[in-house]
Amino acid sequence: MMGLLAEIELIIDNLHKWAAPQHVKKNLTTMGDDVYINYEPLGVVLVIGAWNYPLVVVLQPVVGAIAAGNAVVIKPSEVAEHTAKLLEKIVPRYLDKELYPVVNGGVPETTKLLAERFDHIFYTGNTSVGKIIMQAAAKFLTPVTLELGGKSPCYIDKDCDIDIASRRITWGKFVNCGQTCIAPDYVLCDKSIQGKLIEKIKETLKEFYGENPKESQDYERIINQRHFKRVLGLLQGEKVAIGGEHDESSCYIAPTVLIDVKPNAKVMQEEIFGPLLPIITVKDVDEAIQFINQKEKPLALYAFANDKKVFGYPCVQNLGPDC
Ligand SMILES: NC(=O)c1ccc[n+]([C@@H]2O[C@H](COP(=O)([O-])OP(=O)(O)OC[C@H]3O[C@@H](n4cnc5c(N)ncnc54)[C@H](O)[C@@H]3O)[C@@H](O)[C@H]2O)c1
Ligand SMILES: CCCCCCCCCC=O
Repeated sequence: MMGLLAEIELIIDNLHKWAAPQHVKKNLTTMGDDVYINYEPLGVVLVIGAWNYPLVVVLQPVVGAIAAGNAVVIKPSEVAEHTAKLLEKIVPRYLDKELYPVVNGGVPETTKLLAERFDHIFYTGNTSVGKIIMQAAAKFLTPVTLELGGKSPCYIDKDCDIDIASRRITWGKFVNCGQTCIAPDYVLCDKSIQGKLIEKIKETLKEFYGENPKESQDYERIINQRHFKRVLGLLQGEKVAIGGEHDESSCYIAPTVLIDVKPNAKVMQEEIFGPLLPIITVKDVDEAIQFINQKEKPLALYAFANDKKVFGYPCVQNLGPDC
């Protein structure tokens, strides 16, 4: 919610500048003209949200679309069913329901919406459905914004502050039970620091969630049985260094660290989106980068090192603000 409120404040403070006509330098062909860029609303925007931060990922794009003068059809994720119902109930209390309708439902309802013509589609969710959205939009040449997932690596150099690295990774990986788009998906590190890293992660987990994370008020659950089974499937056959306990009835999977993971293991083929942290050993940063580059482009990349050279690699530099 803090991020959402900050976004609203940012827009309120800056909209007059962003929406103002922008001066354009004249050239030979426009010498005799008034030349400027004038911003106009697109029209009707469809916002399709995901379930993992179900208010923020739905409302943040809605805020932007409203600020830009558009009407918005709001489609929350059916997977976070209580939030979806809440949005359907409260949005019409504050916004015109003709201009900002909330449409609830699952795949059939979203498919029906996608058969309509929109002026922009903003989708947050997994990459496979992202392709369906893009195909549907292409029919009308509707522009899209796709906020997708990815397998975000975390490189830990042997010359770095392992206490800091472990603490930050433990927070980023296990907050919301690993169901965060930019969570570190897996760790690449030198074999010589693996033992210390595991010890430090263990200590930090105890500090964050106590002796038994299942009893901690701060440790979440997997969203539903389907995702529970999917995440558990990724754990099968892997060597567990920390955690591994689970309970299907409450969709609980303990914070889990895996070692000796083979690069071609199932857990390395898809975004984990759950509380499993595989550690893969590499001999140096070059091998780590080669490993990362063989895969699809991740959403974020985390690097912990004292050696500034590590941050000079283009693949580390080019990933943007989440690095
Ligand atoms: N980049 C970001 O900002 C960001 C933020 C949050 C989540 N994510 C990513 O989202 C993913 C998790 O969300 P999810 O995909 O499980 O959410 P989800 O299952 O809620 O699906 C997202 C939306 O797509 C719709 N949908 C699902 N299947 C569909 C289909 N066949 N046709 C049309 N619409 C369909 C759903 O109704 C829902 O509104 C992860 O990959 C995560 O990384 C990205
Ligand atoms: C608990 C703090 C996590 C902040 C991240 C919120 C937005 C994440 C969107 C992707 O999942």
